Amino acid sequence: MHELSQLKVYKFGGASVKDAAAIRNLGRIVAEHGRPGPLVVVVSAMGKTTNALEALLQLAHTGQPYATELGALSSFHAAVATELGLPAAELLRELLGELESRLVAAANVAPSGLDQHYDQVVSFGELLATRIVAAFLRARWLDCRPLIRTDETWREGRLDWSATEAALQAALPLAELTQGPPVVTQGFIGGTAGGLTTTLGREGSDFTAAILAYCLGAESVTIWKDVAGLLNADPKIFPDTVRYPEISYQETIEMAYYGASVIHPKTIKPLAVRGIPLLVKSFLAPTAEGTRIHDCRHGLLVPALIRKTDQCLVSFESKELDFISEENLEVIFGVLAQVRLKIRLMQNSAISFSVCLDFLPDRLEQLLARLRGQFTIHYNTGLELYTIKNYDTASLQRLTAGRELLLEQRTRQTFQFVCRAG
Ligand SMILES: Nc1ncnc2c1ncn2[C@@H]1O[C@H](COP(=O)(O)OP(=O)(O)O)[C@@H](O)[C@H]1O
Ligand SMILES: N[C@@H](CC(=O)OP(=O)(O)O)C(=O)O
Repeated sequence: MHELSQLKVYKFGGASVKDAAAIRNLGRIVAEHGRPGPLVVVVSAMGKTTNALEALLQLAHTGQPYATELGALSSFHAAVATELGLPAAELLRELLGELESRLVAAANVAPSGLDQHYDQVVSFGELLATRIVAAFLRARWLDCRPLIRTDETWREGRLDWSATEAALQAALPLAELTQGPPVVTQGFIGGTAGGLTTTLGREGSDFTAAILAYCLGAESVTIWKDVAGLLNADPKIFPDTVRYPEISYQETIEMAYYGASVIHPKTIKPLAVRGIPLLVKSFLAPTAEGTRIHDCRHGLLVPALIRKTDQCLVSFESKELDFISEENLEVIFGVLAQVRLKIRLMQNSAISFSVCLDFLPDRLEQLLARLRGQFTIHYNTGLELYTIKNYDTASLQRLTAGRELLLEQRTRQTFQFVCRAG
């Protein structure tokens, strides 16, 4: 490993590169806060480009016309590049051509190969965005795919930490980082040993920043967001939020796990392992304090309120009133893992076992198909999962008032319940 260095890793997500003005603002932040000194800048796809690419792939795969949507995506990127004074055609032609070829090929992809093809297509959001940002900053554009090495778990590549660490250290020696221009690279994407592109899971660019910091021994990671820092709730859902000036890795990892979408859940562990602080700062007020996530002790925190939408509650009943046994649970857990459904909450009773899951219709259908023979299965969709971390009476009353709780669970620190959306 590099000695802990002066290296900073900055991560800019979709909102902070959503248009030319946003990229100019990014340029000011890099100049005024990131330099001088070695700097790696991780960039996500611009605005909602990843969603647009998902929709394009769906159209192409199902044989529907997509020229209008592809044209919109291309001209959006070209217009931003031009507005920034960059030679748009020269900068983007090759990538846009590759994207088009991938979309043409999508029509012939078998359903079983779709997840693999998804990664080959959806990764273009980050490739295009970094081309523009790197050119604007006059930085070194780095293709991270040969360096961020994963297995072939498409759409959620699992990292090969030792291969990634070796590759990153070889590609980015500290002396070069110190003397050279900043490096701009893609969040969210990686590559297999065989040279195919993978993605790390939606919203995975924060994780990329943590991977780079861990492997290169950075002094800090800063994720630049459209909020003042890590708040006790999503301000888009709850109007009266408060900011945590500092908070421990452990509290943050739990908030992210329960669904606080401001930080990808995988981000914290690599940073905690190497004691690298994570700063959450506002790109709208870059000099403001933000939140420092590090190894710290603090008193009781303001309760954190977290909502996860699009949940479903699935209950498995043994046939003929048998008790739910450990053998039954082994089967259920096994199939959940195979179809890659994550349990958000679970509860057992004599003859029934219930799990709250993200509602992913294709995966749920696979789950039902594999377990229907053995269990009677009921499920409800259109649900929400609420978590109150460090709850008190007031926060508990506030969130549960007027709601029918379909499932609830409480530990000393955490209260969770499932209810209907709305
Ligand atoms: N606890 C929280 N604190 C701050 N923001 C939160 C929290 N929970 C959810 N959010 C949401 O996270 C958003 C920022 O994260 P995200 O949209 O992933 O940014 P980006 O894609 O630009 O990296 C905020 O606009 C806010 O709505
Ligand atoms: N662009 C990817 C990865 C990502 O992390 O984006 P953002 O940083 O904007 O959340 C996505 O939308 O999933």
